[in-house]
Amino acid sequence: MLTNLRIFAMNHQTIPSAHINNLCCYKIRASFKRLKPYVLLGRNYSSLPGLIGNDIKSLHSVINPPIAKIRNIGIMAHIDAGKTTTTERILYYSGYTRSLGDVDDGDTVTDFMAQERERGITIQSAAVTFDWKGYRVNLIDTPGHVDFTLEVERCLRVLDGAVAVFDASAGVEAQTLTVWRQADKHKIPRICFLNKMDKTGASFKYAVESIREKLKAKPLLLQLPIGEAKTFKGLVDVVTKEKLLWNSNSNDGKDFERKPLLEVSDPELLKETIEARNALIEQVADLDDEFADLVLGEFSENFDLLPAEKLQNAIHRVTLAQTAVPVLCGSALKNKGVQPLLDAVTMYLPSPEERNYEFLERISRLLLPFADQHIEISSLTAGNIALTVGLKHTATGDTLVSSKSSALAAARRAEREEEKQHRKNNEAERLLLAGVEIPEPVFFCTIEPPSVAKQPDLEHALKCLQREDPSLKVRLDPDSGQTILCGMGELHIEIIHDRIKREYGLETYLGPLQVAYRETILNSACATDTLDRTLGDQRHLVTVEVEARPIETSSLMPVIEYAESIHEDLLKVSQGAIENGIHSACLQGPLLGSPVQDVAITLHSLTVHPGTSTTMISACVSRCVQKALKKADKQVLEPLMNLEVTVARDYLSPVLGDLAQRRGNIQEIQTRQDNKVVIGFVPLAEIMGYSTALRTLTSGSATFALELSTYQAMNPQDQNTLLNRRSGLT
Ligand SMILES: Nc1nc2c(ncn2[C@@H]2O[C@H](COP(=O)(O)OP(=O)(O)OP(=O)(O)O)[C@@H](O)[C@H]2O)c(=O)[nH]1
Repeated sequence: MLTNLRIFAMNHQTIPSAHINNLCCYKIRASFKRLKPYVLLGRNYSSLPGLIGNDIKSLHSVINPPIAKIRNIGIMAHIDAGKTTTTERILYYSGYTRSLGDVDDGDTVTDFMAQERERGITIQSAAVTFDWKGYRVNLIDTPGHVDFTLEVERCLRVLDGAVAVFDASAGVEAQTLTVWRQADKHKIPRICFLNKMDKTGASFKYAVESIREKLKAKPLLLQLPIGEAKTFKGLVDVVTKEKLLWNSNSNDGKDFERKPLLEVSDPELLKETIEARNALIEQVADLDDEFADLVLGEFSENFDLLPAEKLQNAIHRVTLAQTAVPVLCGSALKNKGVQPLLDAVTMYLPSPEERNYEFLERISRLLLPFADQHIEISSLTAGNIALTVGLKHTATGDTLVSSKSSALAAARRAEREEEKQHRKNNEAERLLLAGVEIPEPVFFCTIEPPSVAKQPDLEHALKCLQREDPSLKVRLDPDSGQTILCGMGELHIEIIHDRIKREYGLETYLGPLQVAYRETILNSACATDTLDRTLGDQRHLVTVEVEARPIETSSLMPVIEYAESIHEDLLKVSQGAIENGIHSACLQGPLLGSPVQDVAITLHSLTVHPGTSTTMISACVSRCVQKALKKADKQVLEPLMNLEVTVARDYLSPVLGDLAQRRGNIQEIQTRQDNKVVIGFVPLAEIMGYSTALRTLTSGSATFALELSTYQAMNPQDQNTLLNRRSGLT
């Protein structure tokens, strides 16, 4: 099975795109053509799926495995739970790498970006393809850091299943909740893997409880650990009543034995396993009618006689219906429990045909991903994930379809179905993949190229990066003409800066990082304005009267209303221009030039001289709305973050003291093993550079997670300080 790709690569041959016929980019059916895969030089891969030696076992099975044998899965978790380490083990055991990569040594396959290797974190999702016991698995390793949440979401929406990895000593953590909610939104069946069972403080029971309580999920305990923390040495398979022990002399975990539990040798463990199995059977029977009939009929007297296969089939159905989640455990770092996890992926997560997708798309080149390396292929069947190149106008969040007419037909159907929502018909969801919800950036800073001549290069780099990562926003400051970079966090902006340098060869300069504030008004105010300008021999004359008032919506989009006196015919021709004017005025509030939220704008009167252009109407409306906003009492809103700090007991006091100085509001302090978990809110402006401060306060022993909660009104004193600082008074 092992082959050296370097040899294989010398024989490669690419297929001219003219030969490629009927290609598809996602969930497609197409004709098969013979070709040799194109492989960039392999680093430490021993073989690509289905290849033996320099030859190809069966091209058809390499590229087009039967759809029932495909699993498209993602790995998701809180930062540092061990996704990348688990993925490395998966690649090694499935035979596609020859050595075990290590996050701490910076030589993993899926964290291939330089920044990922240097920092030991996942930033970009990486796709890899491998085979496991006759199944083709397309796996995506997603980032755990909150700044890259969008990256997780854009992966989840094209996956059929996911493995949620937990640190068994921490259970459900802040970002686990976020990714779990995202998976709920995209209706992704899941398996939980309680990793780090070898770590001090690891607790199977605690982690399972946290899944039940915090994720409100029903855990199905398919395994029990044998030992915990330092004593962790193996697992019990509850379904088959077998114990799995890893050979302590084996340093790669390949060598383990699976033995039935026997009364003579393991009486206690067998008793515990039978109890767990009976509980599992009852739990599954409660969720699956077909299984309930079987259990209550044939096997009601003795669950022990129930064949493992029947139970496995029922667990598969329950997982697919997302009424419960299978829970497994292990230690990726100590090479224990990963092979059974792979078995569970093939056994319990769905194949693409068990989920509903149905689109075709013609494209020019198709590539099978293997982290940062690709094989060019001519076609692939429904249910696979592939890469394509050259779609210039396509960005994250788009659904590709076979033709304009089918896109229009799908959109029309989706619209009709949306209207019928009360009938709970989910046809529209089947047709179009749900769009990615792009979170609003909370930080921004200026970015400058090394010289004016390099401005177009910077614009090009930012355009490309934005298409990849829609959570990155770029805009021009209308006053200074500077380019502004808006991102999800300090790390996000830092990584973008670094990528521009490494990938586009541009050394750029960032201005100080600033918080993205918003503004609102506290009372109503009216304003009138007239614009009278003659351009050439055309006179443009508009008079407008508007009222701005506060409303409770938490929305950046102003509500627009029209007084009855505004003539319908006038609205017909100028409504677009009026609304443009209102929106552009609300983008720059009077206090800080930040977007204005929670306002309604009423147009009380509008008179337009014949021949006046719509641009002039927009300009006049915009100016008038800004006047009204300026007259009202104004309020700055600041981003408030949910903060979760996990800290050793001894360091709790300094952490709390520091948070008090940062205007933190502590909601709860939980106990998690030997640690304390501080949960609360803190204004974003106060938490810049927190990772360094926390490291110093706790000798590097604490971790924290941050997530935008809401925008809250600043108190008058803090607001004054901010406004004075901005206007250079302090
Ligand atoms: N004790 C122990 N440590 C582990 C285990 N798995 C991973 N680690 C360590 O935990 C740290 C994080 O591991 P990663 O695999 O990078 O975690 P990740 O979830 O991919 O991290 P991000 O992608 O950055 O969110 C590294 O120092 C690993 O060596 C495990 O099973 N036991």
